[in-house]
Amino acid sequence: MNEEQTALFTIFGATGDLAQRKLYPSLFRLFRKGFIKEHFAVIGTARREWSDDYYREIVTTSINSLKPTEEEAKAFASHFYYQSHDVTDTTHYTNLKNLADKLDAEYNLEGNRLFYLAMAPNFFGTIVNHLSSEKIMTENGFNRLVIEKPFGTSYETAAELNEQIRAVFSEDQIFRIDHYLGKEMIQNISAVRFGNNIFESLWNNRYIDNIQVTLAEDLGVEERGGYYDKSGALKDMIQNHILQVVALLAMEAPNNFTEKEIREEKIKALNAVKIYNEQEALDNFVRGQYVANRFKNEDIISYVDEPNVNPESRTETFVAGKLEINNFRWKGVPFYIRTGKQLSTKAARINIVFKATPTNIFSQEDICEKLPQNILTIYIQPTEGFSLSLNGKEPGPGFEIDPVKLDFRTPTDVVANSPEAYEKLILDALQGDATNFTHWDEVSQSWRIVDVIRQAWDNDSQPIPTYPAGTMGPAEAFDLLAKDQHEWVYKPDEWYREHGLL
Ligand SMILES: NC(=O)C1=CN([C@@H]2O[C@H](COP(=O)(O)OP(=O)(O)OC[C@H]3O[C@@H](n4cnc5c(N)ncnc54)[C@H](OP(=O)(O)O)[C@@H]3O)[C@@H](O)[C@H]2O)C=CC1
Ligand SMILES: O=C1O[C@H](COP(=O)(O)O)[C@@H](O)[C@H](O)[C@H]1O
Repeated sequence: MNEEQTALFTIFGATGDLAQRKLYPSLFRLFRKGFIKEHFAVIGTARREWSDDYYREIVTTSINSLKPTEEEAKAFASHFYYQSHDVTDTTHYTNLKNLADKLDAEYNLEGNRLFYLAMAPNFFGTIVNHLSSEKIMTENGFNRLVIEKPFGTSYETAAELNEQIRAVFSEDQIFRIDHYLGKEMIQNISAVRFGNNIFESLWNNRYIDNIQVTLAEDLGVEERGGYYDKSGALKDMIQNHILQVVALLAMEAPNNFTEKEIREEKIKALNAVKIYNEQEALDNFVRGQYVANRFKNEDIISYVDEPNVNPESRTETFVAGKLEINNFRWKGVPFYIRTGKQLSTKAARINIVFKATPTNIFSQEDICEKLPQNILTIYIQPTEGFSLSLNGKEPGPGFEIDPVKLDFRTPTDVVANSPEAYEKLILDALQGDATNFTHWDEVSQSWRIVDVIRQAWDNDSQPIPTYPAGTMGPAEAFDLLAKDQHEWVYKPDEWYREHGLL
């Protein structure tokens, strides 16, 4: 039985893309499951002059793909109210307060308020100040602030933003979203590591050779060229999602699986990531930008020809890098990370490459010149599951080594029916569980790690490496691992090449 949560949601940026694509469908799923039922209401706010009725139509359209019955959709949408509001205009907060108080009484919301800032971060400071000064926060219930990424654009801007927010909300009231932390298989990293002694005992520099994290996308920047051109892959994906994944892979076992203890361990892991100087950053990180190519029988345009992108842009759409973690457990184990747009596939996965056996006893008999290393793969998306590659004997006469894979994939119907990341995170915020949100200490350390890389690239006048759209990045990304006698385990473009699509 799912326990009903009581709250008033105020969504700033209610007319925007995120609200319509993610937030309303996620709220609907929670409604369908009974986590929100009678005692909730949503105030959507943005500048557009919408009526409640029109807003409810938009909300209803946004949940169409979930195939609600007419009755369900109507019941759900009836909890939504729209307030036209420019967040920079103080007078409008009075209307917001009046509506909030009215709905609180009408729906019996016990003063519980969740403010969701689905807007550009430059407005966050103004909004939180007004929430406090105009007394929109309550004294009798909870007041929680959910904030979208990007949290700042550098350590300095993030610190400034944090100060503005912390002037009003305490750390335990702030829920900084990183939607990767809501993904099933990212949450599963801890289960795999700490629930299986065969892995946890080997989870260190004595047995692990290298770790690889790939978050690949097969689309370009689409309508977000304006934002992306100022951000680039380093700030868009590495500073947040990839460093969060690295923290979960690298952290020590928490004493207990609680919010506080997990966060403490993640912070310690991030603090152990080596902060490079500029030369080290250039040696250990590579960037790339996609250029036009024909892939899967389609012509893909160059990044610089995308709408709202500067035709002279040097923004990176691809990053690959090597992180070093300077602690007892990880010293000497490279963490290779990569992400990019317009790659050959949409896939996120982690490869844990174990060290080779101390000696290959099969090489002398010419059975197997090089024994494949064992690899644990965690499939994050689109397929979810794990596989472990092992070496066995090929069945039959003679003696040949046969690499085999123990492969578990979550059935597709289970994946399709499991909660979406935003749904889980909104529920966590409603329940006051910040485990899967990022603490300021994590955010700030992540900025320290990437700032120097950004700075090194900004000071580097070399042409930015390019890669044809539909491939797995520039040659430099492969050279980076080859320098260490390693290679990327995940090579999707080989498949496309073999099938004549590349
Ligand atoms: N879209 C996505 O997939 C993702 C988005 N995010 C983050 O979420 C946030 C929102 O993104 P997204 O929905 O894509 O952005 P949009 O540009 O689609 O939406 C921005 C919203 O802000 C409102 N707005 C802008 N200026 C004002 C103002 N002065 N006063 C009141 N409302 C205003 C707009 O409405 P109006 O014009 O009517 O005022 C609109 O509702 C951003 O921080 C983004 O980085 C994070 C991850 C993914
Ligand atoms: O935060 C972001 O993530 C998406 C990728 O998320 P996914 O869940 O589809 O893997 C990325 O496209 C976007 O640029 C970035 O802002």
